[in-house]
Amino acid sequence: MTMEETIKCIRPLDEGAMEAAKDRWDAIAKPLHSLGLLEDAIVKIAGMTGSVRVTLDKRAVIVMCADNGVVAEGVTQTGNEVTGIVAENMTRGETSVCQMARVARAQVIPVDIGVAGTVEGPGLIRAKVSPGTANMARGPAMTRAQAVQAVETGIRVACDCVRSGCRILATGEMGIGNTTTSSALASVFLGRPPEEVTGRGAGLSDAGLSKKVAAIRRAIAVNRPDPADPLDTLSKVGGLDIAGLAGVFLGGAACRVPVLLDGFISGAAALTAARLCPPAAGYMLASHVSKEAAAHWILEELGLSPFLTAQMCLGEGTGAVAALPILDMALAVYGGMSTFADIEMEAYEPLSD
Ligand SMILES: O=C(O)c1ccc[n+]([C@@H]2O[C@H](COP(=O)([O-])O)[C@@H](O)[C@H]2O)c1
Ligand SMILES: Cc1cc2nc[nH]c2cc1C
Repeated sequence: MTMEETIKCIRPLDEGAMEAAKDRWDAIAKPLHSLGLLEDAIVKIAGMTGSVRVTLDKRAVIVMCADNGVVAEGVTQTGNEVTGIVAENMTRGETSVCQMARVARAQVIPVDIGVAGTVEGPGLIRAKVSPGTANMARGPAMTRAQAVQAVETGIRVACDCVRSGCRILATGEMGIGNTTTSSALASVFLGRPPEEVTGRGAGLSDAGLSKKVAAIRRAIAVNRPDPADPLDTLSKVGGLDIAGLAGVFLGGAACRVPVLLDGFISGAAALTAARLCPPAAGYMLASHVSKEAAAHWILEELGLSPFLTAQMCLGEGTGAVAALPILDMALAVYGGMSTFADIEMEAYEPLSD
């Protein structure tokens, strides 16, 4: 499906199914709304699928891997060869997210959407749009056509996962330099100055942080991205990894399944998707709030509340995968608990003051 067709398919949440799910929670023998955000998440998922019966048994984490030309500005602690090495390790089950996904029973799907070098390995989706992006501090990171191709790749991968039975998608990425592009997108979309939305990424020194802020300032000055045109902004100061993930958010929404955000980069992609298609935010669930400076502003802008505040900033989808066992526990209560009627007790009435 094209990006435009996908956007047209995305529907608002089903209010009736949400009411029914809320009634189910309120009937369960426990204090009202005492599982807080866990209850809200299940109600939202019922609204996505249009059914009070919620199952999340098959799940995948889609990891978009790409290089970012802005690394040439000295904005990262490590070289961009790390992107390809970690991407290849994904195919062998040898990264942090692979270890966590085993616990959470999620399939890891690595996608080469724009790694500079050659990546090989079992299960890798080969969908290289270009071998990395151009340096956004000197001109546009990519063309509009490349951004659309990457978004459509994400849509295709998400819809293929749903077709093969996935009922929830987690988002992840691997791309040295992608906190710089994420900060640039956050600066443009949130209307905040670069220094407010820029952090240390994968462990940057003080000197590196100043260079990073300067590079973002230059990228915005040189390219003049239009915040009212999300594709213009994405193509000029974004990346192929972020564009691919924006596509995963759109594809998941079109297929009516929940899509879990991970950290700052995944959040920047979610914000891009929501600017392309506001109803897509209805299909997003936050997992954690990354330690990276602007992550909480992105969540606020999207109207999402995270389950975890754990000072994580690893990326790869680690935070998104960490939310899966929490959702499993919520579902165990939602589906397995006795109701007030079952235990012959009157429904819980909160005390009024
Ligand atoms: O997810 C996050 O919030 C997050 C925050 C900082 C760093 N990362 C990971 O680190 C890499 C980007 O860091 P950097 O400094 O190279 O821009 C990229 O591969 C991400 O997966 C991820
Ligand atoms: C080793 C390494 C692994 C990563 N995973 C996500 N970002 C990363 C950055 C580095 C440097």
